[in-house]
Amino acid sequence: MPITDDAPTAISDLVQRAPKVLLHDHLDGGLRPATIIEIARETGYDALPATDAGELGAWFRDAADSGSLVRYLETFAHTVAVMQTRESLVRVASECAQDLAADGVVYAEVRFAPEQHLVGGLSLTEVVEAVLEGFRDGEHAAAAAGHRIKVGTLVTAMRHAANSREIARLAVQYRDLGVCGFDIAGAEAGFPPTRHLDAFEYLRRENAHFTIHAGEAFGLPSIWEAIQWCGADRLGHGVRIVDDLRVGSRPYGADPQADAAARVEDVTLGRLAAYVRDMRIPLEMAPSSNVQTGAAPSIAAHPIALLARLRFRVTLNTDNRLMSGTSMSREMQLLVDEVGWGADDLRWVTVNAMKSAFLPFDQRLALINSVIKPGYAELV
Ligand SMILES: O=c1[nH]cnc2c1ncn2[C@@H]1O[C@H](CO)[C@@H](O)[C@H]1O
Ligand SMILES: [Zn+2]
Repeated sequence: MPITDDAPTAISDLVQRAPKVLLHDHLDGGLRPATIIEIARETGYDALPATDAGELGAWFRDAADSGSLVRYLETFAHTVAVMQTRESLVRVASECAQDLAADGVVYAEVRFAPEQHLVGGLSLTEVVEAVLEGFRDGEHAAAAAGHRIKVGTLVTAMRHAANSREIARLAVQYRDLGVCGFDIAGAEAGFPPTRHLDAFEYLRRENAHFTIHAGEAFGLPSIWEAIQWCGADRLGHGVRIVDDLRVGSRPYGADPQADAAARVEDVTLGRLAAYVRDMRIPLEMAPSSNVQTGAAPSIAAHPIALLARLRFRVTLNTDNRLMSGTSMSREMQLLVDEVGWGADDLRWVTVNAMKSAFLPFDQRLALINSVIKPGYAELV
């Protein structure tokens, strides 16, 4: 039986119209199935598991729905395979910006790992430049269609590899040209963030921003290293921070459904959780992805709602729209339907995300005051 429900989620008018901010979305996790099929045909990639767009989309959702991050990540072989030429990178990035804009996203930071796109002979800088060009192209196309969006780029280093210092240098090289930060991703267990300490130390010396995938497939030690050794500005997912909570006299998770619904007064925070909350460290949470990889038991029992009630700096994200068959609207709607979120909660996570963006402070404030707040005021 699949872990997640395949039935299409009906998106309400309110959710559809709500302005959205997305900090955690993978470029290679958000391709249109039809585009994958077209590029595969053009470039001679013949290992796709399906050649019908509907079937291919369903294949990604099912294959990623495994309860294991490692198996979830195996599905990326097919998207990365069709992102090896300049034209395909420009196209995929442009479509990404347009798809997000059509979903009501007004600001997004989209990440990808340049080192995974060198098979066709491109250099790291050519890969980054193609993606940046695609985002600019997509922003213009979206504006022409009546949707205003700004897309920033995060460059990711793969945590099992040994390129992080070079990728960090790329982030600094392109910091004024559209790259707003750095990330590490890939299998978490066995690959602690401190393996890449030199990259993070370099970025801090350069006054650059970075986030770290931590607390998804591995628990508190990973989060602790990401923050206290590496100095991460934000946490990718960070869901396992609940391992540092107690509900009444028991550790969180003894009864996941009941604990997710716990009253704030019954919860106590350990020192790491308290640090994360006190320092307003943003949590880039992605409920559907977390259910697929086994980081959370279900949407209804996802820790996001409790962490929001406890006033952690929670943000809502898609992670991989293709693998989860999702969108920002769908993630919002799931929380409306399954944990009773309303317009105020959606506005709160949206403002949280904008506050947490790797964008200059004055531009964040401008988007909050001139786009997000007026957009929500119009909804209610
Ligand atoms: O949720 C996740 N956790 C860890 N790694 C991920 C996740 N989603 C995607 N990637 C990894 O990030 C690479 C660059 O975008 C992807 O190729 C995938 O391997
Ligand atoms: Zn991710």
